[in-house]
Amino acid sequence: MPRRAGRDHRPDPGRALLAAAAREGRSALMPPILLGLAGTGCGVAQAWLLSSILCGLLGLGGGGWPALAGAAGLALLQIALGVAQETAASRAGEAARATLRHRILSRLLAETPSSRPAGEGAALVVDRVEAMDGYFARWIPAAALAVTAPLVVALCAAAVDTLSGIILLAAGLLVPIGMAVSGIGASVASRRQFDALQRLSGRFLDRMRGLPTLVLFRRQDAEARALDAAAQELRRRTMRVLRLAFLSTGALELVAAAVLGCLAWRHGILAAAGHPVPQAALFCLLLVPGFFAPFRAFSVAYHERMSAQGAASALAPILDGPEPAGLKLEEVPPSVTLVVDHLSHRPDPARPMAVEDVSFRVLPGETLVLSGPSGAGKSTILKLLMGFAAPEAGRIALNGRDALALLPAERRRLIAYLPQRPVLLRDTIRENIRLARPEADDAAVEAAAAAAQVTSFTAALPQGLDTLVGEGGHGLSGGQRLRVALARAFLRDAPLVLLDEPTAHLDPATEALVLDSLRRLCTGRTAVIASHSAALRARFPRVLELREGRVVPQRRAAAP
Ligand SMILES: Nc1ncnc2c1ncn2[C@@H]1O[C@H](COP(=O)(O)OP(=O)(O)OP(=O)(O)O)[C@@H](O)[C@H]1O
Repeated sequence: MPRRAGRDHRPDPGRALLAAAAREGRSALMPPILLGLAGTGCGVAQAWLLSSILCGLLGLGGGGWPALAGAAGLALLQIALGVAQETAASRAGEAARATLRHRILSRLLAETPSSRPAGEGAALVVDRVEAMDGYFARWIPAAALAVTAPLVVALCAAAVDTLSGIILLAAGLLVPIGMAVSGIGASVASRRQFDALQRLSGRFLDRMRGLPTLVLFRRQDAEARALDAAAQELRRRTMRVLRLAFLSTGALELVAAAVLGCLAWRHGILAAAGHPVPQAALFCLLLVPGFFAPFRAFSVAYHERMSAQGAASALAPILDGPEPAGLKLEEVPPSVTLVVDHLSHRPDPARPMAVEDVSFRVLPGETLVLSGPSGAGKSTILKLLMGFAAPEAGRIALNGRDALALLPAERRRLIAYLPQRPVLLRDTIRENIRLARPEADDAAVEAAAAAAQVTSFTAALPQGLDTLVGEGGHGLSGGQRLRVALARAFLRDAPLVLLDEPTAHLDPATEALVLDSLRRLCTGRTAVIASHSAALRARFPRVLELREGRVVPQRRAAAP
């Protein structure tokens, strides 16, 4: 049969991701399911013993102390199995989340650093992966038990009375149909609730970051009102999900009551004619709660599946994307010749080229300064060299080898890079520097700190290099943060040095000291420095002047 035009037959990537993760975590998911089935078996045996005790009390024979002791023992066993099932389910959820978090984090770290807002990355790794927990810890075991456990109960009922078994089986078939109908509405409502939650948390993070600016422009009240409106929208959507959840729970209770009625009617008729097996009547009635318990757990876990699917749809494009391809370095060479050949790049197709037909060559021991007005394309060239973006045209060669053929992470092994806005983590200054080379000992970190003039300000701090800095370098001035980041470049000890505005925010005296250090850093290495600084240009005379992304032809310009 021909396929209908325009219809996409590929499986939903979110569902495919969940299915693959469930297949991978199968061994962790089996224990909660088996423990749940064991619990159901206990319940059935308990119902049998209780029905026998009740028969004994009604003078119909059976029961007695052994049956009572057995029922009590089974009750205790059922509690123990329930606890073990919960523990195993939590472990399965934790294992699945840990695997997913690891995969998503390594993909995000392999991505271009500037391509995704930090808030979104954090939401993917934390919120969206957390939203998967219920899927593995509750939904999968509940779904497996909703199929198997009622079947076991119905077969046990059928063993003592065939028609009772058939009544239970018929009800068991009705429940999923009802759930599927209410589930369609719940699915849409839950997805919308999830989106609203994402919007609210994204907006909140953004506004918290910009709080000083909002206060400065007296926008805090307007923002509070906008956040309130977003929270109200979330509340409305949450209430809708809850309404639908209550509806499906109500439908389930109705079916349970109907089944109880049918069984009472069936055994009432049998009893009127002198029931052939009176214990069977009580046994079947006592089985009803156990029969519906897995459906209740399934219904409660249903929304977990919805949130997990929403989260999986957001994660799937990242995990399904192609693995970063490229060659690996055999070893880091001691020196690098950098050749940039007719390089062009347009970060945004709607805007003009940021870098156009730029060529230069830097030999080991040489330092090239990229100069030019703001927006000339200096930082873009450094980012292209770092592999944060692939150029639209042109070639970058390192020691004659095409740098673009190397894995971006491998290329960065050759490079010590200082970005324009370096990021400091919430840690000590010492550990912030050590980030550049985690295996470096304290002496190497201290030498790098001294070379970058970090020690000239840490000497006055009570805890020196062990002073704790806040998130984003809070507690240090702009120039101090820059020097800490510069110390990382010293510690990295790479053959290629790329520095973006290394003397920004420095007073002339400190700039002179840092320039001395830079001279030492660049000696014997291949260095490219983007800078506006006249003092820096005076120290490093080889300058490539850029304007609007192009090289400005000059009499004394560097030879390409
Ligand atoms: N991600 C991006 N998307 C769109 N345009 C961009 C992007 N990054 C840079 N640009 C544009 O490319 C041009 C060059 O920017 P770049 O940051 O390289 O300049 P720069 O010379 O380093 O400037 P500055 O000295 O102010 O840091 C600018 O016009 C900028 O607006």
